[in-house]
Amino acid sequence: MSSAKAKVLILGTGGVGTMAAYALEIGGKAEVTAIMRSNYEAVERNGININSIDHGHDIKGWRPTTIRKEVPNVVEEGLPSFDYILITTKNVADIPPSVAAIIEPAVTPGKTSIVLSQNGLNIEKPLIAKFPTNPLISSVSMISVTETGHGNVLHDFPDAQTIGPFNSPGVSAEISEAAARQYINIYNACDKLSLTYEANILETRWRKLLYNASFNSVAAILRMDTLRMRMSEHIIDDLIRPIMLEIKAGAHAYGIHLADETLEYLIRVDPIGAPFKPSMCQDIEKGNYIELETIIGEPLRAGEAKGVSMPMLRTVYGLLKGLQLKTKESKGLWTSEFTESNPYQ
Ligand SMILES: NC(=O)C1=CN([C@@H]2O[C@H](COP(=O)(O)OP(=O)(O)OC[C@H]3O[C@@H](n4cnc5c(N)ncnc54)[C@H](OP(=O)(O)O)[C@@H]3O)[C@@H](O)[C@H]2O)C=CC1
Ligand SMILES: CC(C)(CO)C(=O)C(=O)O
Repeated sequence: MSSAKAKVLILGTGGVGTMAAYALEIGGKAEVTAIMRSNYEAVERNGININSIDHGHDIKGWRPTTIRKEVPNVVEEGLPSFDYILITTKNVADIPPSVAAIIEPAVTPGKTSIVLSQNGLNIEKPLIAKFPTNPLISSVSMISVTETGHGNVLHDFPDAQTIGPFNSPGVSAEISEAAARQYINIYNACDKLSLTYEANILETRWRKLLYNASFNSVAAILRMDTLRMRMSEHIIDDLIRPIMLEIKAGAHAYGIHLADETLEYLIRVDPIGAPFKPSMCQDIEKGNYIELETIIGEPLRAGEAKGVSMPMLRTVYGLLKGLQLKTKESKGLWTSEFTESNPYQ
């Protein structure tokens, strides 16, 4: 890449996507094209108001260089290639269209690096299949950020990410590593954030699942913040810790050791005095789809494939699938009728 600004396309400019766009632009090493959906009109009219623990509490009417409603077709529009495409949508793998299909017109084979800043396991698989010559980068984020209304973003836990290359058979390890390191360089050009390079991204992803598979799921089912869960005690003892122990066992089957101290730390990690609802709970409350396959389904399938018993995860998966079906029905994606193969009619 030359000394010109890196061209970055961001798909999904909600909480995480907005903070990424902001950091990338103020660092001065990137020019962002942000794809927006329901917030497009509001942002086009008034820009984005950001209250950020990292960047300042009173940012008003900010806009990235370019905002668009649709992903550009770089060939048909004669646009320069994107250096990076950053995916910050919720990963709802069970709801079409796929991310791979959405970004395809903007991907230059063999050139554009694709960064997945999303929770969950095996999220890279469909992208490796569709873009076998493009470097794929994993970002596991510990930020807490919410789009509280269209064009209003509250960012109240610092942006800390662990970043490294996904293993993609058609791309050399050197190229993938260089793309990941360069991404960190341009993202943290503002020098305010905590971005760490980590080669073993599988371990990072399983470790993050300790929190997301347990707290996100139970919070979504109970519609409860994590502080109230801890106050009730039995929710931790009967639900959260047993789920974490199954994730630990699943990770162990793949050679990853997650220490008991990590579980105990994560159980108490959210600050007292600030009730917090994890993203899956916020999604349920907004009537949005939830990330059930990547946060629960994939670790469950991965663990069971290795013979790990995961009764808690299986139960949670069943409950969340029921909730997802209700959301699908409310959005017209599912009709309440028996299919021919259904044995319960
Ligand atoms: N928020 C957080 O604190 C954290 C989130 N994460 C992870 O980061 C990822 C992003 O989460 P988050 O930022 O909270 O998600 P948000 O729900 O805040 O934002 C997602 C954005 O993607 C948009 N979007 C979805 N599909 C499309 C599409 N086809 N075209 C254009 N825009 C689209 C949504 O638009 P619309 O509003 O129209 O649906 C929304 O603006 C998730 O995997 C999450 O688990 C990880 C750590 C912390
Ligand atoms: C808990 C948190 C905010 C950690 O970054 C998260 O991953 C989520 O809400 O999904």
